[in-house]
Amino acid sequence: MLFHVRMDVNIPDDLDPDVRADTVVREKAYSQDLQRSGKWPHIWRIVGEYSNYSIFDVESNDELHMLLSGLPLFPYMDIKVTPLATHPSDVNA
Ligand SMILES: O=C(O)CC1=CCC(=O)O1
Repeated sequence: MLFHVRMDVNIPDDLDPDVRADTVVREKAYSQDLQRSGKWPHIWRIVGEYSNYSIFDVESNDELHMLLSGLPLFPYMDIKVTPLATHPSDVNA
């Protein structure tokens, strides 16, 4: 199942700088592990924003929820999920 996910990151200004840096490092490692596994095949920076557009390829809504809620930055994110279906005009489908 494919999902389009928008993540907007809003880290509080008063978060301890060491906690912030550690969380961002852990976020990168967590994300890259999922990218290498094939569960997170695309991630794009949204120009001019601390946000990304991502594609997830997972087995279920529950799996996606588990992966997203495990993001180290999850407490500081607004996340919008859009389920994707095959377009009838897609020449690659
Ligand atoms: O910087 C972001 O967009 C948040 C994020 C998600 C995965 C990652 O490595 O950073």
